[in-house]
Amino acid sequence: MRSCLPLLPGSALRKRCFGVNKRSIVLKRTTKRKKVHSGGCKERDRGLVEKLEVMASPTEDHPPIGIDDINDESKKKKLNTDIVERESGGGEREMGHSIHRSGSRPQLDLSKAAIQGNFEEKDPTILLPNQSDDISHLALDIGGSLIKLVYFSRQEDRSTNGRRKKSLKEKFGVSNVNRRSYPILGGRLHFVKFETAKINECLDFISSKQLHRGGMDARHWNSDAPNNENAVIKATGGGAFKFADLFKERLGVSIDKEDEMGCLVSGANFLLKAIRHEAFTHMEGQKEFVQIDTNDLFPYLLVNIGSGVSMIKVDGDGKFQRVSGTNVGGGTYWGLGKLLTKCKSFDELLELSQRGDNRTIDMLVGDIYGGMDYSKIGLSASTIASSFGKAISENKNLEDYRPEDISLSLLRMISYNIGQIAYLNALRFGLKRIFFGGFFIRGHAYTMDTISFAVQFWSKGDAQAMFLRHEGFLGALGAFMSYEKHGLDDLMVHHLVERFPMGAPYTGGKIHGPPLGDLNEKISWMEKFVQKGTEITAPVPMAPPGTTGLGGFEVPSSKGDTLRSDASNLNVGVLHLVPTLEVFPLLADPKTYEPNTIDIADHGELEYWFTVLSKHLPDLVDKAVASEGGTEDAKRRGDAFARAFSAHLARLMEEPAAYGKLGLANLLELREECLREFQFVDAYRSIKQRENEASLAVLPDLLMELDSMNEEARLLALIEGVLAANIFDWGSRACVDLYHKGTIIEIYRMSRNKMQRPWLVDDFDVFKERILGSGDKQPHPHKKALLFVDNSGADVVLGMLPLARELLRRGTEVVLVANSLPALNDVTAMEIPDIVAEAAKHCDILRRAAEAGGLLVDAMINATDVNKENSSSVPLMVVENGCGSPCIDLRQVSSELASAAKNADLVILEGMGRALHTNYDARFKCDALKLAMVKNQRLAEKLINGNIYDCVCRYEPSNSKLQSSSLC
Ligand SMILES: CC(C)(COP(=O)(O)O)[C@@H](O)C(=O)NCCC(=O)O
Ligand SMILES: [Mn+2]
Repeated sequence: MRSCLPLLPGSALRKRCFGVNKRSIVLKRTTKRKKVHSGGCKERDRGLVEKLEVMASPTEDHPPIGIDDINDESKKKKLNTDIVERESGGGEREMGHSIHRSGSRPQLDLSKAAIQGNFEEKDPTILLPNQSDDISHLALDIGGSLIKLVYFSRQEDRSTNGRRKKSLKEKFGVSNVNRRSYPILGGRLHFVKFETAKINECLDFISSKQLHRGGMDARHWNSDAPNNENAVIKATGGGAFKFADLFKERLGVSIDKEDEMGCLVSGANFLLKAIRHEAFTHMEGQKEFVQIDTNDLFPYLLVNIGSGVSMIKVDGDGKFQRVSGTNVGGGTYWGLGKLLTKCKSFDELLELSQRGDNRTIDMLVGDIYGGMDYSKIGLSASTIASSFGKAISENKNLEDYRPEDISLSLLRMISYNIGQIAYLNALRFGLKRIFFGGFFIRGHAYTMDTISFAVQFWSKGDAQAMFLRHEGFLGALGAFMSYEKHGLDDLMVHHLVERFPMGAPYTGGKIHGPPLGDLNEKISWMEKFVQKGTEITAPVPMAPPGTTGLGGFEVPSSKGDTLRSDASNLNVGVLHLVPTLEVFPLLADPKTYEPNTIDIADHGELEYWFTVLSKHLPDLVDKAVASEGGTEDAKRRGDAFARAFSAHLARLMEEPAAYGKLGLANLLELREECLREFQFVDAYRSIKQRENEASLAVLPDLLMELDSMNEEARLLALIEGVLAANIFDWGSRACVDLYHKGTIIEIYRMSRNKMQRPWLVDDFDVFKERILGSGDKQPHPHKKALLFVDNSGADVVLGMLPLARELLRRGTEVVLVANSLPALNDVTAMEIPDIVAEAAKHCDILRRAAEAGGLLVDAMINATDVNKENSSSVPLMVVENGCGSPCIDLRQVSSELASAAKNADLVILEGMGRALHTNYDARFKCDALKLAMVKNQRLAEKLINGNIYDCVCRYEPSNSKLQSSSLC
């Protein structure tokens, strides 16, 4: 018999999605709910396989929905038209803007959100008092050679359309209403610098961004100062005195001078406490990030190397003492260097040193000992015995020495001396940690190596020098922290997300032109950026191992002549402050938790992923451009995106630690962030829609088939279903190639057919026992399960939803956890309620649970009978995870997820990104099930000693040390 299942009819549901918090999504039915069979799905008389066959066979009325369709140009055009029409027809475009445009994680600060006006109104206004736009606040550190500027931007008070039937607080007990009387404000901290000599450029920048109109008075940054009268900017450094009149004259603002030392200390304390991996060691060319235990931070020695050097013993917040210093610092290097080499800038001098050989000037131990080591006291022949000492015995003039050699000799002399004095001071006060900061260092590998060598040499390996990524901004940050009541001092590591936007007028701190007004300017900047690409991105080569080994300062070896000495320019991004992020409370040990499974600090690994991502790029650009209608504007943006992302990748290949500690999850997220930077809201939108529709069309039959099985067979079929449907992954090259070979349903069926156990990691039996019980052991249902869902289409519809249904039927409350922002073809929290509503049309279990969970609103408003009916159902709910990436870092999740997790006793992580690339080794306080199909050959080999398309079903009961029964 050949018949055809109906394709999904136009949705009878009126879509209304508001805000990022999916608990606020309510779907209102406009048609009467169809009565369905209680306790199960509508009876049908065909077997699933038969139905799937039918679905896969094209008929005139119902052509198959093939994944290839998306690759077909003519159909692509049609899809694009559909999108444009849909967008212009409704409020979705607006929604897209408010939710997806910005690059940070959760885009809305919902704290103290309140509905304005009538609850029953169609689109009541939600007031977000803590959400504001481009209100900026600024602090400066005006030094002798550089002006460091830290400014904060947030979004303007704005009302957003939305509807919230029940507040988060009611549902999960979430309270974003802060304990303090003044809330931490969500926004971004930017780090920028200018040459002091070009102070007018700095003033222009402040003025064009209106940073001086941030509504500050002398003490409180959040006071409402509508005009500039009495406006005050906090500043530190000598220039705060020197240029006060100029600021008044040009900007009409007064400078409130803050103590330099105090600022350095509070800046350093803030960074060390609030930013993960802010500190790092640098030895023999290798950067290693250090995680400082904030409970064991004090006391430490802070060495700030500016023109001169200050050594400060820091005992706590606001508790410090300048214990030493030296007048031989950055100014000495620059001053002497300028006289001796005729260099025009500090950076030029530093750059020269890269090509220098100090042996022509410095007197080495070997020069004294006839080429021999002085081994008795541990000095190798190459150790510098006397800086510039060789010059005395040679009959040469200054012109006879190469400027490169002079610069290197000077750099070593000064760095070595500072390292030594710092160590002696640490010893004097018994301090374990020494942090070096200040713009002398400017991320220069060789300078850091030299200082590190000195500390290590004199301490005989007991002490290590540490450096700070935001080294140059300590003072400016400290001045910023001195505004009262911004609440930033309460920020914790998990509230901050660092981003590296491209296409801004500056890259990580260095201004390359006037601030950009709009996206268009950003794109043209990107085009220019690429023309000048090598010049801007070329990093300082790291010294290869061995250049400054213990026992001697060898010659720095450089990778080439196009060196840029101010590498630090690219080393800090924009700090996104997201006060709503929290640590996932079910992590067994958040302190030791590391999200990434594969370490891409390994160069081979990084190279592999670099190649993979580069190869994906053209295809992704095509999809992104198509998703925005294929217009000229979209093409230009697509081009800029490709350039920006490639530039990031190239930068990371050159210096993997350039942006801090890097894992594969960060690389994958970077791609999504770059897309968002160029306003690609959802590149896979049409693909996701098509796959959802195709899958929803066969869902009733799948459910019916499942219902006909005994519970043991059904549980197995459900897990098989999740694994099989995880094949729909548009981020995997191999899978995308597969999609050309058949329709969604054909591929799904093929994948299911290959699901034979045992899987390569197969803990199914233990999981089954926990769910179904065994022998006399009665099953004891979980109370609440968090299901971290992955892809749209078959993955969520035919995989995770039926599994959720099974748990619901067993009395387990289910929370579907999905992305806040799109990433590849991942389903977002915003999209799930529609999917559930459609599925619920054919399934009572899902319908009642969705109603109980507030996903279908009419039942909650008026139908008392339904309420009664629902009282027997555990709820099905949806929360966003706080991410816009295919992976998840559980140290930074949305507050809704953190709240929803509190009484959960089962976590199910699904997909390669969430369960393998990240969290494969994560341990939880509750039972955890990790399900994924491995869709990458290299990962399969590395992780499970298997092959592409092998599957992982890893079950870890909460209080058991049970190991996965892996076949590898
Ligand atoms: C980006 C992904 C992690 C998404 O996988 P998912 O979480 O959807 O299972 C995955 O597609 C991936 O690792 N791709 C690697 C590139 C490739 O194999 O082509
Ligand atoms: Mn995915």
